[in-house]
Amino acid sequence: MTPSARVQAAIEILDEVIASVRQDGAPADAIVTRYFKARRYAGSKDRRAVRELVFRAIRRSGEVPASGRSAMLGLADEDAMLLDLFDGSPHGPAVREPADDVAKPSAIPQWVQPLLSGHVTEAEWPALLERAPIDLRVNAARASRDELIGQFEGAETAPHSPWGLRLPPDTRVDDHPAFLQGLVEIQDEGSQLIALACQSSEGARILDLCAGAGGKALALAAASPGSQVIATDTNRARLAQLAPRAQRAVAEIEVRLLDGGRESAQLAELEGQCDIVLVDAPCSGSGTWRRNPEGRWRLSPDRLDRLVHLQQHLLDIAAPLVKPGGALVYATCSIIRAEGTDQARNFLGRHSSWIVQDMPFEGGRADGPGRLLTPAHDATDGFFVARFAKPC
Ligand SMILES: C[S@@+](CC[C@H](N)C(=O)[O-])C[C@H]1O[C@@H](n2cnc3c(N)ncnc32)[C@H](O)[C@@H]1O
Repeated sequence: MTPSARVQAAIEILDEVIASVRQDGAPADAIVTRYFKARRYAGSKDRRAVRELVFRAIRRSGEVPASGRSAMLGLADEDAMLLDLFDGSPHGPAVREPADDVAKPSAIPQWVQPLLSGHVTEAEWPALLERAPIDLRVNAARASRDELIGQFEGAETAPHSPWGLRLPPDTRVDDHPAFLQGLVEIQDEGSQLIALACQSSEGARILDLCAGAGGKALALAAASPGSQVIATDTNRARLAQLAPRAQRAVAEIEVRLLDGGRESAQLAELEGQCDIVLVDAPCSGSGTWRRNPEGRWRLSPDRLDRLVHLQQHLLDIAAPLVKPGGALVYATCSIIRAEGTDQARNFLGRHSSWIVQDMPFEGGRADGPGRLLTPAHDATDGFFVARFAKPC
């Protein structure tokens, strides 16, 4: 492909991504893969270059651009070499015209800006979109960080998690022997700190109510090998990813699929029985936009509203399952107040006898009854986390 043809390909892919966002369809990554499946003539360098252009354009626009061309022209107006490629050549994009619509640069969708936690001032916005490092969690049940750090080029210890190693962005890990042997998992340091906030201990019964593919359940099992970890979720496909991961990690985790609407009935025998219930609730993902910048285009006020209601519902399912003296840990990978500090305050409003507990780690800043981690302040994904102890 010529350099101009690559730009045209990026424009076509962005058009598909924009249409997909409007219909709540496939994510950008899947669209890039599909695009090239139908164009076998494109080599691996072409694919990489086009993918890079697509994601640069997505990162640059907080709002959904009018079109792929408008998104790419936004990039080109800041990059003279790219603008030269709008040359009207046979497979390239048409020459830039004064009447062309050009997407404006922005980090955060305008409607979201007033909803952010007070800690996330405009000075922090660029970090929300910077490329994230690759963090590893050492499987503490089977290896130590000191043993493994030398096995990964460029690895440093992560600042806050005792299990964390940090590698440069785009480091490939999934074919590394330590990964294949289950000695490390890929996990952002922020997620590791959520597991740390649970302070699991030997013999404890821990319920990970929204376990998904089990990232935090695996961290909990590794942190306290003698504990009983139960992982539940309503999403069969996500939960199905847990078993092979647990096998690789040599971790014992009990997995249960829940039916949405029947969770409390299905978990009735755990009422008052859990030392820890982790509610790692579905959320806007606004703390992970640096990994998934397209998430900004997929969030809407309606969707946020539905998520906030679901988070409240999950907290109310979780509370009766905690035993007296046990704790509920609430977390979202969000920097939006309604999903963090407001949600935690409202929980305390409904459960006034519960006691707020501090976190067993240094990172983050106090945010109402919880703690907020942000990329700019903590070099982690953005997370809100709060811990509530149930009175005895
Ligand atoms: C933020 S993700 C969890 C990520 C996971 N804990 C991890 O560390 O990889 C939220 C999860 O909540 C699940 N979920 C949504 N509604 C639920 C419900 N009613 N009961 C349990 N899980 C639910 C979603 O399927 C999703 O997997």
